[in-house]
Amino acid sequence: MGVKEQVEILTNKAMDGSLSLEQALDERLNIINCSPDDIKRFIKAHPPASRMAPGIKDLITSLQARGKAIYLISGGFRELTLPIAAYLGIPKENVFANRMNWQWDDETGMPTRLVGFDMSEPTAHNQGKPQAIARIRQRNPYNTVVMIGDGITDLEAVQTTGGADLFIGSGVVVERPAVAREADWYVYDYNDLLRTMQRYSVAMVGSGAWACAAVRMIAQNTQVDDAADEFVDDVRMWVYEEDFEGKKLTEVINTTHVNPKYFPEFDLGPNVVAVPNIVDAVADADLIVFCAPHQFMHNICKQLVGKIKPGAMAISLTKGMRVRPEGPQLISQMVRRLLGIDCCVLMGANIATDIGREQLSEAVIGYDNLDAAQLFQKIFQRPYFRVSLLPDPVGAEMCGTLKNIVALGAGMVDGLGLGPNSKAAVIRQGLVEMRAFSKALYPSVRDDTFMECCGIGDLVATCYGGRNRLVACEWTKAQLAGKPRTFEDLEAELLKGQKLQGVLTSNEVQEILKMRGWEGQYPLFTTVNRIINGYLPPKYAVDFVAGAKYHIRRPGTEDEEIVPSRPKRPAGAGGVATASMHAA
Ligand SMILES: NC(=O)C1=CN([C@@H]2O[C@H](COP(=O)(O)OP(=O)(O)OC[C@H]3O[C@@H](n4cnc5c(N)ncnc54)[C@H](O)[C@@H]3O)[C@@H](O)[C@H]2O)C=CC1
Ligand SMILES: O=C(CO)COP(=O)(O)O
Repeated sequence: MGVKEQVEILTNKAMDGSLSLEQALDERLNIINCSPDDIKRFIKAHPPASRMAPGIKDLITSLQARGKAIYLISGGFRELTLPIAAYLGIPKENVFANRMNWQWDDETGMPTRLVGFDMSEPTAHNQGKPQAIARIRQRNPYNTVVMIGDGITDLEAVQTTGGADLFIGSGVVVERPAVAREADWYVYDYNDLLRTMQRYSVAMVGSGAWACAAVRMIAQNTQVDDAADEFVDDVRMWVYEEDFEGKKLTEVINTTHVNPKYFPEFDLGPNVVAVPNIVDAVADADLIVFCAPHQFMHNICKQLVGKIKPGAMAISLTKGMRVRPEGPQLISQMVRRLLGIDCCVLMGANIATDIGREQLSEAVIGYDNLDAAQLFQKIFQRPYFRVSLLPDPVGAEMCGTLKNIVALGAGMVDGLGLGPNSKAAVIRQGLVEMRAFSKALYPSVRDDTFMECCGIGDLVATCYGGRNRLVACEWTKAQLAGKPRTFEDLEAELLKGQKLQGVLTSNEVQEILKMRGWEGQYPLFTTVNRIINGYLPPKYAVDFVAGAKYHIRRPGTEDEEIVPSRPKRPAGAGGVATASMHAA
């Protein structure tokens, strides 16, 4: 009988429990009697790939992609187990196996002859596997440990206090009746385990430009079918139903895979399914992405109360906030409050059409719950869309919200025909006020967040290429030309159904500034607000310090009136600030 057969017999005896592990090891030592070179030759002749049970590598890859830690506990030898672990992507610190003790050559310092085994390894003894698991549990606070194996010593893992919580017996290579009888679950094909693992279903709530650019990336990611695939291919997208050229917009999207009204240039992908009923769109979703203009979000959330799958997680891409008598509320806070689910945010310099064109863009996921953030990162991350994780969700969302006010100021600078120096002054002051205001409302907000793509990055992108900038620019030009137009009118004409966030946000933020008596501390925010509400002419966009020095008087009427803070100086005509007031 050859060495292989003799070792196999011993291994089987240890695995079916008829020989103690210590005895089996001793006998194996006598049979193997190998040198380091013999081991190298064996590994070369039998590379790990040739020794794998079918389906095990895919199963491990898939579990790791779900964030599960994988350990390899073997009654075999470390020298032979480590190459297998490397092939399976299991870190060597997660391997428990017997260590060989070698005789060392005094001259060369090299190992020469096998002389025994390190009996301090848990795997050198019976009950070694539950002991190894107990060690793992001491070092890591795992809730659940599952043992998968085909031997009695694997089954022991679940029969001993402190060991595994569940044992899945494997008959993939060899079926051992005693193991099959006792296992919590017995499989003959690792793909059975793979198939029963949960896959996450994703829903998008919103169908505007950014919602479409985002769902396109998500659909590209969910469509990938490989061992690590964690997501259901189809992504359901709630579409605020409307007619488009005589047809329902949802029907057009489902037949052409394009949203011709809000994102006309781009194919969303065959796996995006437009759904007109919001409850149907999210009912089965594990991951819910909110991306609707902020003014609609309260009504959206109210419709979803009690309709969300238990355990679902959310992320908000919406930029904006809500102001209630009891104080401000960020959109993610509203989702959390009304729906009772975790909600991260994704914020960055993310102009939708540029992302549709697959130009490099960066975003952060601001999170409280790291597991949720990592899952969302997987559905957004693309080669052209770099997503990093930021443990400051409030800071990130405040940045995304407030930069829209600054972008209005930047648009005014453009409308005034001024150059980059003036715009830089507005951007710089805007960043200062964004940070100060965020920290004043939420002291936990981090300074560094403003240096991220959700801070300075988004601010620059929006002040140069955003819709708020565009509409404010045209609004300013119309004012200067003496043919004033309203923001609503320009929004409808220029954006064709897309929504501005900056004007509403400016009014919402100003309400807070007024309530708290902070207007003077935020000269740019205050001046922009006064300009868009017709109290100051657009030129104050670059003279915001002076613009904020006017204070508001309510002379017994509902109407606000701006007057210079130093009343003795001459004021311009009427209650509306003019160039002469600026001299005050
Ligand atoms: N467009 C962009 O480049 C970016 C937008 N964002 C933010 O994403 C959020 C969503 O913006 P977009 O997707 O661009 O939308 P959008 O402004 O392009 O389109 C407006 C959307 O609102 C929907 N709508 C109209 N009336 C509604 C109602 N009564 N109830 C519910 N929905 C209604 C429309 O159907 C449409 O889907 C906003 O907060 C925006 O600031 C963030 C980054 C980039
Ligand atoms: O938030 C944006 C880019 O990140 C888009 O801003 P606008 O709404 O001004 O286009």
